[in-house]
Amino acid sequence: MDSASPTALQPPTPPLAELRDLSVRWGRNCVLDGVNLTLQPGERLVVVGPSGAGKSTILRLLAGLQLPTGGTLLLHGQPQRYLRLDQENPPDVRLVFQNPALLGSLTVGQNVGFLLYRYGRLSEAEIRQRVSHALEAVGLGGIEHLLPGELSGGMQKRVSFARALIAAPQLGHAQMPLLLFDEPTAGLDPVACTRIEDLIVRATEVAQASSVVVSHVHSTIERTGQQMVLLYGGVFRWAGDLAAYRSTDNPYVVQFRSGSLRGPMQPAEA
Ligand SMILES: Nc1ncnc2c1ncn2[C@@H]1O[C@H](COP(=O)(O)OP(=O)(O)OP(=O)(O)O)[C@@H](O)[C@H]1O
Repeated sequence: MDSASPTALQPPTPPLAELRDLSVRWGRNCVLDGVNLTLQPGERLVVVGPSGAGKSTILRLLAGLQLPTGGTLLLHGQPQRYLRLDQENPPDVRLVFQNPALLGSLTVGQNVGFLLYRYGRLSEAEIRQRVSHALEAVGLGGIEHLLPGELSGGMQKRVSFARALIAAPQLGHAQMPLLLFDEPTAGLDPVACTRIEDLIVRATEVAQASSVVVSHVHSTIERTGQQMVLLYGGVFRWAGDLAAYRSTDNPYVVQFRSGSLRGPMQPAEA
């Protein structure tokens, strides 16, 4: 690029997340073997691959719950060298667990506003308003007073989404959040799946975030993915957008789409 051109004066926005030659090893088990990946601001990425391929490992790295054994992870252009709890100015990364992980003795409102109550910088009225907006965004307005045990599993999941819509008050910066969803539709009926899939898209928009979804569920892949990667044997075997995923004849994707026992992904190699 011409360094004297006007556009060269604007610092480019870095990718929200970047994996550079990233590796994770557990003893001799190489779970990620020098993978590269870029997530742009506002993008929704779906990571697919068979069991044990390392999909949750990618989420744990992004969430700062684990460090790579090689290579670099950058968030907002900043190399991540410490676990999240040890970082002074951590990036805004919100992990929605497979299990909703709500505190059973607290009301729905107290669960959704947990961090706001804990850090105590806002008035009670302000917290109630934010909690109410977050619950309305997931279609559960007016249930603040209920206990999690009074809700169905699907509703509890939606409450955990509402919690992810609330920015942690201890984070002083205004960077785009990263939402991580680990198997968000596992074990749900098809209608509940659709509701959660719509919520993933909506939550990403409402939080003005990027998101990474790990899923085996075809409807979830189809309805939430913009970009996709297929992980197997420690490396990404395929990457592309949703339209390309539907039509590619890449043998890994073909086998994953069809669920066939025949193909390059075999248990002995996993
Ligand atoms: N604490 C650990 N110690 C040793 N090996 C581990 C540890 N955590 C994960 N692994 C290994 O890392 C590999 C990837 O695990 P990971 O949970 O990321 O896979 P996955 O693709 O999310 O699988 P699934 O779809 O079944 O959840 C597995 O082979 C697993 O045994």
